[in-house]
Amino acid sequence: MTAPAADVVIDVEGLTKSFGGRPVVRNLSMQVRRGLIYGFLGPNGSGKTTTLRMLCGLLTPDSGHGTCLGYDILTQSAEIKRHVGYMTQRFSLYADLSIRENLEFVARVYNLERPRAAADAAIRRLGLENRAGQLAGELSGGWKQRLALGACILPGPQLLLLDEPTAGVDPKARREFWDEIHALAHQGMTVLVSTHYMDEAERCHEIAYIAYGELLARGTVDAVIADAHLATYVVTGPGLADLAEALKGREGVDMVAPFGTALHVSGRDRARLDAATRDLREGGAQRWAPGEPTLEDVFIDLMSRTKDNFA
Ligand SMILES: Nc1ncnc2c1ncn2[C@@H]1O[C@H](COP(=O)(O)OP(=O)(O)OP(=O)(O)O)[C@@H](O)[C@H]1O
Repeated sequence: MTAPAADVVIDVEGLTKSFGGRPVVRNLSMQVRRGLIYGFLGPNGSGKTTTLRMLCGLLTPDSGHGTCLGYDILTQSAEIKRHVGYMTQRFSLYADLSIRENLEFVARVYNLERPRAAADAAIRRLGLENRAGQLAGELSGGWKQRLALGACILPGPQLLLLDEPTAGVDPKARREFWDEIHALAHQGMTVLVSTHYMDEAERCHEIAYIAYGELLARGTVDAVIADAHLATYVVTGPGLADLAEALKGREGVDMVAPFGTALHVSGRDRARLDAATRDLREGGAQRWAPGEPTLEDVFIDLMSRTKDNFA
C-alpha cells in the first residue's frame, strides 16, 4: 500500500552519483514516512553517507529526482536544509566552550528568539543539567554525542540525519542515545541514521542495506530477513573451525560464519543446503539444529551475492 502523500517525508527515484567517474550510488529509489526511524547499513564506502546527503538535498545527484519534506531535492535544497538537523561523523562543536555556551551559540546562529532559554530547554531534555558548565572537549564520547544531538534538534528540525552517531560509544550510552531517538520519533520527527551495529538496526522501524552503491534490501528487519529466503543451521559442539573449513566452497553452502560458540551455516536453497551437508550432519560430532538466520547472516549473504555480480 502506498502511504498518503502528506505522510511521506522522502520520495526519491533513480538517484545516481559518481565521483571522479566512479559510480558511488546507483539508481536508488525510496520512500520514507513521517515519524519513522530509518536505518542505513552497509560496508564501509558503500555509499551510505552519499545517499543520506542526496536524500536531503545536501548533495546534488547526477541523475534522478524527488522530494524531501515536500521540497524538490534538485532545486529547493535551501528550504530543505532549514528543516534538517545533520549530525556528521565528526564532532563539530567547540571543544573549548561549555555545553551551555555551545548550545546558546547554536541557538544564536539559528536566530532563535530566546537563545538562553532554548539552550536551557535542550540541556534539560538531554539530562545534561549537572554538566552544563563543563567544556565540550572534556566530555566522554557518549556525552559528546548527546550534546551533538542536542545541538541538532535545537532549531526544531522535522528531519534528523545521523551519520554513524554512536561509533565508539559504550553500550549504555548508545542505549540512552537510542531511547532519545525513539522519543523524538514518537513526537513526529523522522530520523535517517547510518550504523554498523546490528542491535541498532534492530531498533529501527525500517532499514535499507546498501552495498557497492546499490540498495539491496529494505523494509522492516523481519521482512528483510524473510525476503532473503536463507535456510540456516546452527551448529554446536567440538571442532567447529575444522568444520567451517570443510564446508567452505561446497555447492549449496552459501555462508559459513561463527557466532559465539556456534557456527551458522546457510544456503539460499534448503534442498541444496541439506544435500551439501548431509554427510556432516549425519556422521559428524556436532549438533545441527535448524535455526533462524540473523540480520547479520542476511547482510553477509547479500554482500557476497553483489560481490559476485561485480567480480
Ligand atoms: N566528495 C567526494 N569526492 C570523491 N569521492 C567521494 C566523495 N564523497 C565520498 N566519496 C567516495 O565515495 C564512496 C562512498 O562513500 P560514502 O561516504 O558515501 O560511503 P559510506 O557507506 O558512508 O562509508 P562509511 O561506512 O565508511 O562511512 C567512497 O569510496 C568515498 O571515498
